[in-house]
Amino acid sequence: MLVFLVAAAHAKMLPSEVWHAVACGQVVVREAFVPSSLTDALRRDAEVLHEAHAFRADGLYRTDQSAQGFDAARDRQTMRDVDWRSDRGDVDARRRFSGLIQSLRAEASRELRRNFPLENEAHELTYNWYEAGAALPRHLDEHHEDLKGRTGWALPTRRSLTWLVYLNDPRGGELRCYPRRDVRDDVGARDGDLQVGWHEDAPVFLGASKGLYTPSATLLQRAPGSVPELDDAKRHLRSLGLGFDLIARDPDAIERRREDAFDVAPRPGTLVLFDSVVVPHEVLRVESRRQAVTGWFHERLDDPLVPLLDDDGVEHVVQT
Ligand SMILES: O=C(O)CCC(=O)C(=O)O
Ligand SMILES: [Fe+2]
Repeated sequence: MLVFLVAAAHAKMLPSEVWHAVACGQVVVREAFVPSSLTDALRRDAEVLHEAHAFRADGLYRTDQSAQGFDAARDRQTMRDVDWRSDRGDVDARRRFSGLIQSLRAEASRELRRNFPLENEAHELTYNWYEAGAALPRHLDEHHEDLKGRTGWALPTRRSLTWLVYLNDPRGGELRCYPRRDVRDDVGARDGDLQVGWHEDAPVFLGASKGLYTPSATLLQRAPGSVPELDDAKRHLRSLGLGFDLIARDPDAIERRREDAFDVAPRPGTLVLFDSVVVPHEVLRVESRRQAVTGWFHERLDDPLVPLLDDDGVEHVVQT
């Protein structure tokens, strides 16, 4: 009995191969990850809160939202963290789900060796809602701080790992993912430097002192203090015969021949996991209402050694 309890305390939610695939930029799909009793409760909760006008238009479909009115037929709607933690609706179902996701976050931090602080601020959690006719164009969930303008480095954390859990069974609305094929290295971030592109099959990172580099080579030195003009860098590297697919600004500029596109059918309880920086994805046109819970685990920007609590409450140190 004691042996069983010890084993249970260390049972993993996902096997190591799954975490390895995520680290290499693949998309992981786990059916029936969340029990139907919980997805049913969350779906009902989302419906009650939607009825109570807790959702907001959250497009991406058109970038200049301020200049345009909300169009339920084309814009996705979300209910973000603040409302998620409110005392309205089915608080118990949301608390149970948060517990599950918190355990996943602790396991992800250990397995990916990413520095996920466990406070609420370092985590985003939303209800995600599409009416028939809505879609979400191809995009990436996170970008290098240098490319976000003046506010780029303002926050202490960045999105690191995207997770999605579907709550119903809509017609259409597949998640189309474009993971890079034949990747053997860890992607996304390296020693705190974020990935901005690909050189052949290798991830290209942009570092404050190291410039543009792959795990095995420097591609371009960076002048101290300068914000790199990545389009210029791309042209320069191409003129030297060095391929550089820039993912940071325009996911459409990526060479599609190196991608393996595939669709995930949203089904209740299915979990999808992928790196937030390197996997372009889109939601195809939805033909009947589509409901999901989605979020991002954040990693710390600039603090390589931070003590974390794992899900057994044991303090340990994660080295990035
Ligand atoms: O709803 C989905 O399946 C994906 C949502 C998404 O890509 C996002 O919110 O960034
Ligand atoms: Fe996304």
